[in-house]
Parts: sequence; C-alpha cells; structure tokens
Amino acid sequence: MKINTVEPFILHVPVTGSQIADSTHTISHWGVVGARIATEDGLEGFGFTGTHAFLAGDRLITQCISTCHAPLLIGEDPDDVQRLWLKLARHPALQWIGRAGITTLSHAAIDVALWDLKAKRAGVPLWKLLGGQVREKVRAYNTDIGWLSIADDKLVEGARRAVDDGFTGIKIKVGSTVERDPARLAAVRRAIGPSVTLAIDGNGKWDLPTCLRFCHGARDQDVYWFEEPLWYDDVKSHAELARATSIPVALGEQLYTQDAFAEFFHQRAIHWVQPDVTRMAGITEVWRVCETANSYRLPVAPHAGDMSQVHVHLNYAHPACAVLEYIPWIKDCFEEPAEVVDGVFRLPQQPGAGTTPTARAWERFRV
Ligand SMILES: O=C(NO)[C@H](O)[C@H](O)[C@H](O)CO
Ligand SMILES: [Mg+2]
Repeated sequence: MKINTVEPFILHVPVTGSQIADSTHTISHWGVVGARIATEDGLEGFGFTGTHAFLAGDRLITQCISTCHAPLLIGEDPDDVQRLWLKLARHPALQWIGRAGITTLSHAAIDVALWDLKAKRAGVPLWKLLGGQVREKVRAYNTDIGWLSIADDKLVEGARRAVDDGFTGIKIKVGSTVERDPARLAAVRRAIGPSVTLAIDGNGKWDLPTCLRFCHGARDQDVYWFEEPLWYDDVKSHAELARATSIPVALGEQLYTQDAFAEFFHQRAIHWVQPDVTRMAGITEVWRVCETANSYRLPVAPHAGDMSQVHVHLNYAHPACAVLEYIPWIKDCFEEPAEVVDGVFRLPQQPGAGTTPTARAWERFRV
C-alpha cells in the first residue's frame, strides 16, 4: 500500500461557554489542526495537533504539513510508522530549523494519522493494535469545571455537579493570585468531600517562592497533583519544589520530545507524567515516554490536547497510564466521541485512533 495524498486541514471549535481562561491563556475556540492521509486503496487516516485557534499559527503548521512533511510521505508505505517517524524527525533540513515547535506539531498530526490508518487497515481500535486492554476502566477527571474564568460560587457549583455526574476526580486552575486561589481550593475541597481527587493546574505562571508559599498553605487540602507549577523548561526549580512539598508535581503538556522529559526524570523533578500526542511528534514518541515513566514507576496522565480522543486508546493500552483528562469541547466532532459514563472513559469500539471527523464537523468548523 502507498500514500497517495497528504492534505492539511484546520477546524476551529468553540469551547464551553463563550470563553475559558487559565493563568496564561484566554480562548474561545480550540484549534484542531491536522492531516488527512489517503492511500492508493482508498483508506483515509486522520491526525491532528491541538492549538488555541490562532489562525496565523495554525496556517504555519498546515504549511509545514503540505510543503515540508507531505513530500517526504508520498509513495511511502504508511504501515512503516517507526521508519517514517525517523524520516520526518531526522530529516536534516527540517531538523536544522526545528527539533521542537511547529515542525513537531506538524509531525504530530501526521504520526497520529499514520497510526489511525494502521489501526483501520487492521480493522481494530488503536488500543487493540497497541497490544490490547491492560485495565478494566480508565478513570476520568474533569477539567472543564475548573477554569479561572469561572466565578467562585459557580466554581463550587460546577465541582458539585461533576461529582453528581459520576466524576471521581476534578482539576481546578490556579495562578491568578495567592490570595484568591487558596480560598477557591478550600471551597472546592469542602464542596466535594475527601474522597474525590482534586488536582490544581498553574499553567506555568508562578515563580518558585510563590509556589513554595502556596503549597505550604495548601498542605492540608489533599491536592492530588500540582500541574505546571513553574516555567515549563525550569527543571531545577521543579526539582526543588518537588523536594519541598508533599504535593506531587505534574507536567508535560508543553514538552516536545522524550529528551525534554529525560531531565525531569533524572532530577526527580516530576511525579505525574503528562505527555501529549498533539504536542510531541505523535503516538510514537508518547509511547516512548510512557515506557520511560514505567521504568521510573511514575504514573502517566496524558494531557488532553487531543481532548482524549487518542489518549483514551493509550490509557487502555499502556500500563503506566493511570487517569485521563476530560474536556468535552471537540468530542462531538468525531465519528466516535471520547465519552465518559459514571466517571469512566468508554472503551472505543471502532477501528482507528478516534480521529475521524464527522461530515457535519468538517462543514461547520472548517476554516
Ligand atoms: O492546561 C490544560 N490542561 O491541563 C489546558 O490545555 C489549558 O488550560 C488550555 O489549553 C487553555 O489554555
Ligand atoms: Mg494543564
């Protein structure tokens, strides 16, 4: 079988409500920026990276897909995911301009599309192709009720509603002020009780003294993890924070390569490992990080840059994956939405990686 065409696409899909905010970003749409790969025998594979729907940036990614990566794929056997991963990642001229960044986001979309094709050709869901179901249930935690743009009273109401809907874990954003955030955290903990896991996510906003102060103040709130407490590349400060607090440190959604993770593992600066197929160069690289996490006996909670359409397959197939983020913005854009029932992600049944857009979404959201 050979690859005939590689066509980029951009979907801009509205978030819940008019906009959402974390400590660093306020957005109204999620960008699904991807590649549709068609083979000579008529199969189509879809993959995508996730963006903040910044059109100029999205167009840089689709330009990279069509002019840099696509020419390397035409005529190739799409089954050779490992060989093609290296061909794209180590292409000398592309390696020269980008070992991380737009080239990686473009590569992510292509690698996911190749795995989607591989699973479709095998007639199985991706989790089956990756080796089968290693756990009975994939527990979900809800992020979509915890945005900084949600007023304090609505935050507590939303947390209660998520628990009533069956979620056994939630995550709220911090990183506004060290006055406002501890009160929000305490109010949510009071509302949901002690048995629901409660994580926080700072999206890299604070510095080390602010994090140390916040963690000391939050030490009795049983925080499940503190996600992206510090600047994404600052390994030494994450290591110092990890030693200074009992709150587990989580990160990974901003890391592009297994090499970037390696230093966090080496310096014991990470407890929860959060790779993302849409940030890294796809499933192929994220699987490598899951394997390393497993060798350090650290749990993996993939970041939902894909809104868990693909990661639900990884979580069912890799022993290191312990829990999965739920953000529902784009799920109904796909033939098989990543659904949560009673706090558990449904096991995908359809062949492929869960990335095939519906005709309706293609029409409504295509940019
Ligand atoms: O950090 C996250 N999940 O853990 C979310 O991806 C971000 O909050 C959204 O992209 C909005 O910036
Ligand atoms: Mg996050």
